[in-house]
Parts: sequence; structure tokens; C-alpha cells
Amino acid sequence: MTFNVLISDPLSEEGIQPLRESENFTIVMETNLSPEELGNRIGEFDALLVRSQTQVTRELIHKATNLKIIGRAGVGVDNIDLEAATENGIIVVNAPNGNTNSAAEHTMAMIMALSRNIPQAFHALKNRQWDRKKYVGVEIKNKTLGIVGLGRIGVEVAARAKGQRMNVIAYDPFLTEEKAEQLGIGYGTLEEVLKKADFITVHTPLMKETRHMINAHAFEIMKSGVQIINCARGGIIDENALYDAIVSGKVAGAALDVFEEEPFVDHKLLELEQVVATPHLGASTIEAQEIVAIDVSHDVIRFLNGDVVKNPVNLPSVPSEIMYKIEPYFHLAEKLGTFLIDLTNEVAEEVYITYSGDLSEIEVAPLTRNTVKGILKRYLGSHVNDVNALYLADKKGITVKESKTSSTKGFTNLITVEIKSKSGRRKVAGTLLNGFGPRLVKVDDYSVDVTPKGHMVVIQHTDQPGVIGRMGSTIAKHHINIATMQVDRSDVGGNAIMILTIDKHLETEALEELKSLDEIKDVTAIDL
Ligand SMILES: NC(=O)C1=CN([C@@H]2O[C@H](COP(=O)(O)OP(=O)(O)OC[C@H]3O[C@@H](n4cnc5c(N)ncnc54)[C@H](O)[C@@H]3O)[C@@H](O)[C@H]2O)C=CC1
Ligand SMILES: O=C(O)CCC(=O)C(=O)O
Repeated sequence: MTFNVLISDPLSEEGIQPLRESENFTIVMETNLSPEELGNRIGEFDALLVRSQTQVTRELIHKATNLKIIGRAGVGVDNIDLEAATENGIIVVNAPNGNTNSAAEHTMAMIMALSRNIPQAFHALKNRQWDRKKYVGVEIKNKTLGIVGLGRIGVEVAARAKGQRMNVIAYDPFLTEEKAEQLGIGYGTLEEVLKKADFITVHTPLMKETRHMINAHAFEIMKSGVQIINCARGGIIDENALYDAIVSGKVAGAALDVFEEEPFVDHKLLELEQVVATPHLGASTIEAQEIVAIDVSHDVIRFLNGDVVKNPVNLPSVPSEIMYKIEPYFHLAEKLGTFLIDLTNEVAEEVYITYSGDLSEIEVAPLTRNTVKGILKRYLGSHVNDVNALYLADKKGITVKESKTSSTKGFTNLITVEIKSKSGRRKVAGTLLNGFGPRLVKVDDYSVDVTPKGHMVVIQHTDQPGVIGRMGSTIAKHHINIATMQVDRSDVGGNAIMILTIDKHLETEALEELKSLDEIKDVTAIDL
């Protein structure tokens, strides 16, 4: 199978070598498409690779009928409509580590440029003006750098600023006093950081919670003469409030790499001499571009070849050593879900999944997604995948609950799935037998031992002589071969269950004939 990959922003040629070298990938690099042209072409592609320029909107995603994966060669995914991608079962991956150093170095370069007026002085000199008085700067040694958002880049900026003998104070909702102490920096609330700092640099993602977090009120509580740096995302700082704060003299200068609207060429901020700016260059180094492109290329290859990705954005990431342990259960989990929803033959209202034995000690969220995928496939078809299974269940009002128990019931591992529907509850359980693969071991309270695979028939009947013979001859009449048969009963002469695996699908006519037999209470044909 060949996969078509569209690269719509400039990516490092060395970085996309893994894709070029993969036999089953066709690469199209078109970095100047208008939104309309992109919309017209996107339907041809299985994968889309972008940086921050291409806007992957809901509208574009709706046109992307074959798209399976969006790779963001960088960190921020605010140019991608994640909800629309998730809803449509498209996985989004990014490259969160490749440009950390470059962004931190750029931030330091901006702090230095700002404190010593380097861009302004150079600009004057280019215009043949030798002015030493006008461009007197400030030292950064012993000044306080306030960092808002102490993630990968924030931490690297802190280390570099300490190297420049700055005092560093940071705010991040996940930062603890102990962690700050380990890093040798101060720790404060947002307000404390804003009040104490001489330089303030933001390193959060742009989200609704961080949009305009540096606003008119924030500028009001800052020290007079504060300098502001934004190498994270335009929109974290309110540009109009920043303009006013500079004009009023409250803010002495600002260094901006990112803007609310990009490209940013015609804005009143650029008219202010106190503003230095770069056109979103934080990650623009040879090293960073190569690494981020390599990272997303590998994830695209992994995903389209059916392997587990390393940097999912709209799926929780699971460490590879855990993934290695649970991957063998994926098939079992999905088949249990499908088997049970077919048996229930009604819309699920609640789904309970219990993991026992070995599985009680590890992260099982991917198994829950696979089970729910197995269930929802029966309502929604192949459009359901790992990415959107839980999202779609939620949209359909289906509650999914996961629990763990160390009780093994004699199995080293056991997944029990129970569905509550309008007319009651039904459950199945399955195990993975070492060396023998998945087994269905319980249907409601009956014990069975069946490989959940292929064409199956579940027959509920009363336990009495002759049923098996009559059922067998009815099936034979329809030229269907029975491959395996499992029977269990509640008690002698009570309720019983028979599970057959057969060589072809049980057609309606045969099914109705089976149902009409006296002792038979229900028959369900299941194709896994
Ligand atoms: N200018 C450029 O070219 C580049 C910009 N970036 C941008 O830098 C930003 C940070 O990147 P990373 O450090 O890799 O991300 P990260 O995810 O490692 O760190 C983000 C930090 O922000 C914190 N945070 C979230 N909400 C917050 C809030 N309300 N207040 C304070 N902190 C909050 C998080 O707890 C996290 O620690 C992203 O927006 C990314 O897009 C990244 C690379 C290059
Ligand atoms: O692709 C780029 O150059 C921008 C990098 C960036 O902003 C990010 O990684 O979030």
C-alpha cells in the first residue's frame, strides 16, 4: 500500500529523508498553496506535515477525506483544529523536543538584544548614524528574569539566564517549591512574578486560558521600566495593551518573535523604537529543523505502518516499555467489545471494563480505547479508531468506566467487559494465553474457551437431550461447516449456551430456522 504525504510548510530536506527513503511513501512538497488550493488537494493525502504556517482548520479537515495523520514539525499545535482532527479520527503528532534549545537560545538573544539596544543601534549605523549616547543599555547581571511557563523551553531559559548571573523567578501551575529549589530559581504566583521581574518572558502554549494572560492589568502591576519578551506565541500578550504600556513609558522595551496575526508586517507595534522583532524565528536553526522533521517523519511512518507513535498530541502518550506490554492485548480488547455489542444487540448506555491479574498493574487506557472502538464500530463503521473512540462515546452519551482488580479468577490476565443497555446487562471476559493468543473465557456467567475470531454463532437454549443434534442438522442443511463448539450450562436441565465457530457467515434464513427450534431461546450471529 502506498501512502501520499503532503508537506505544506518548508521542512528540512535532511529531516524528511526517512520519508523519502521509505518505499511505500509518495511525498509532495507544496509550500505555497493558498487555503483554497490546499482544500482542493487535501483529499488525495494520507498524511499532512506542517510547521506553524499552514492553518489546519475544521473546514480543511472536513475536506481531508483520506487524511489519517497530521504531523507538526515543532511544538505548538494552535494552528491545528485538534477537536476537528480528533472527531474525524485523525491523529496529530508533534516534535516537542527538537527545537527546545533553539527557542531558548533565541529567547536569550532577544533578552540581550533588548537590554543593549543592538537592533536599534545597528539600524542607525546602517543609516550612517554613529550615536553612542542614545543606545546606552542595562546589564542583565543581577536583574530579575520572570518566566511565565516553566516547561521544556522555560527550564532551558532559566538555566541560561542563571549562567548570565540573573535572578530567576518563575510561575507555572505545575511548578512546586521543591522543583524550583532543585533548579536554583525562585517560585511565585503569576502576580508575584509580574511584580518582581525586570524582564518577563512567556513560555506557555497559546490556549484559551493563556490568551491575553499578559494584559492591561498585568502591565499595571509590573515594575516601571520592565522589558517583555515573547518567543512563545502571539496572543499570550495582548498586543494593544503592550502598545499602550510602551507608549505610556511603563514598559521600556519588548522583544517579540511571535504575533497575534502572522505574517506580522503592518502593525503599530513595529513603529515603536522600543520594540525589536523577528519573524517567528525561534525554531529556525539548521539543527532544530532537522530534528523536528526527522521526529515527525518517523512518527508518520510508524503510524501509517500500524506502529505506535512517539509523540501523539490528541492521544495520551504511553511510555514504550508499557506499550510493549499491553500491545498484545489490543486485538483481544477490540474483539471483546465487538462480540459483546453484537450479543447485546442494543445501543450501549454504559460500558464497564475491568482489568485483572497482570493488567491491574499497568496503564490500560489504550486497551479501553480499543474496547470502545470495538463497540462503536458496530454503530459507526470503520470511521471509529483509537483517536476518536472515547470522544465519540462521550458524544453519543455512552459512559465508559475502567477499573482494576488484582483478583485473577485463575487467569494470569483477564479483561471483563460489561454493557448496560435498555434491557439489562451483559458481559464477556477474555484472556491472552501465553503462546496461544486471545481467548473468550466467559459469556455472561457461562465459562467457555473460544478464539474470538471469524464467524461465530451464540445460541442460548435449555439444557436437554437432542438440542445439539437438531441444531447441528439445521446448520448442515445450509451447507455450513462447524469448526468448533463450546457448551456450558447453569445447571442440569437449566439455561445453557452454545458457541460455535463456523466457516462462513450465518445467513438470516438459517438463523431464523435455528430460532424456531423449541429449545432455543435466542441465536446471535457474530462476525469478528
Ligand atoms: N518561537 C518559536 O519558534 C517557538 C515557539 N515555541 C512555543 O513555546 C511554547 C512553549 O514550548 P515548550 O516549552 O516546548 O512547551 P511545554 O509544554 O514544555 O511548556 C509549556 C509550559 O507552560 C505551562 N503553562 C500552561 N498554562 C500555563 C499558565 N496558564 N500559566 C503559566 N504556565 C502555564 C505548562 O505547565 C508547561 O510547563 C509553546 O507555545 C510553543 O509553541 C516552541 C518552539 C519554538
Ligand atoms: O515551525 C516553526 O518554525 C515554528 C516553531 C514553533 O513555533 C513551535 O514549535 O511551536
